[in-house]
Amino acid sequence: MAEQLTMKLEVRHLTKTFGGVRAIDDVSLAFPSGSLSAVIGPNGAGKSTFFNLISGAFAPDSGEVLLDGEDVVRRSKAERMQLGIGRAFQVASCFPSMTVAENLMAAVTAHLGQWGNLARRFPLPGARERAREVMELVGLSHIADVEAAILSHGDQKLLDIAIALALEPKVLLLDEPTAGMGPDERWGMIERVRGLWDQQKLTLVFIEHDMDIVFQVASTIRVLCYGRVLAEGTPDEIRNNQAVIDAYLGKEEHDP
Ligand SMILES: Nc1ncnc2c1ncn2[C@@H]1O[C@H](COP(=O)(O)OP(=O)(O)OP(=O)(O)O)[C@@H](O)[C@H]1O
Repeated sequence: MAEQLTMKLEVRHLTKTFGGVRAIDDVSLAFPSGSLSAVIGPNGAGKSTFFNLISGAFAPDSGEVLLDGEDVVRRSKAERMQLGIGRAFQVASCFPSMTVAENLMAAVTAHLGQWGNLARRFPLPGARERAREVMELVGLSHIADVEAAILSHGDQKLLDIAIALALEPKVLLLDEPTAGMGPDERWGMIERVRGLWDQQKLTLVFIEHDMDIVFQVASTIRVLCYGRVLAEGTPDEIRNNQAVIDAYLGKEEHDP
């Protein structure tokens, strides 16, 4: 597999309003190259909007998104993907009627800027090889020829992550990788995510509501509340932060 160099991700004074709602309000955060960070916070805190601003799905009202110091805020979503920002979603976003392998080959082919080749009967050799590598990496090889529509929920989420990885991201954003899973499946998924981070040397940021997972897996945690950064620090610092306890951790239920 091609070597993946990590990149530092930074946002400065990022702001996004929807009508009267300041979904992200003057947020400045840095995610060091190769770090594994969680973004947490109550429902409606602005976490998904934050990811949408980084990936380019939304344009901010103001502020910067820097990839290794280069401001990409005026770049399109596709351009940011080419530059190395990958994203997987809360709800998996693959082509349901295509198999696991076909989904990955389509993603690679599109990434190579060769949409015209999607209709070819035989995919590009590079696409087939990359799809095979990524399936091995995430543990989907045994179901390469299964249609995405009939995969289990967990395997669909894995496929979504695999599609993001197929595009060789340097920064990977995972929006609730364990959403909708039972306790055992959650731990299996997050261990796999941690393994990928370790192996691929990615800068990985994940949104997660399960605090056991967050405190166990993340090396640094950023807490958003009402669109602002309430706190950032190590798991121990966040666990003992009174403002975070009052706004979030003190509540019994963190699942959306
Ligand atoms: N496309 C949109 N149009 C209008 N308002 C939006 C849009 N996206 C988000 N919002 C609003 O912005 C605020 C932040 O929402 P966001 O989904 O980013 O929060 P979140 O922290 O991801 O929440 P959750 O944990 O429930 O997924 C909310 O008040 C939400 O209603």
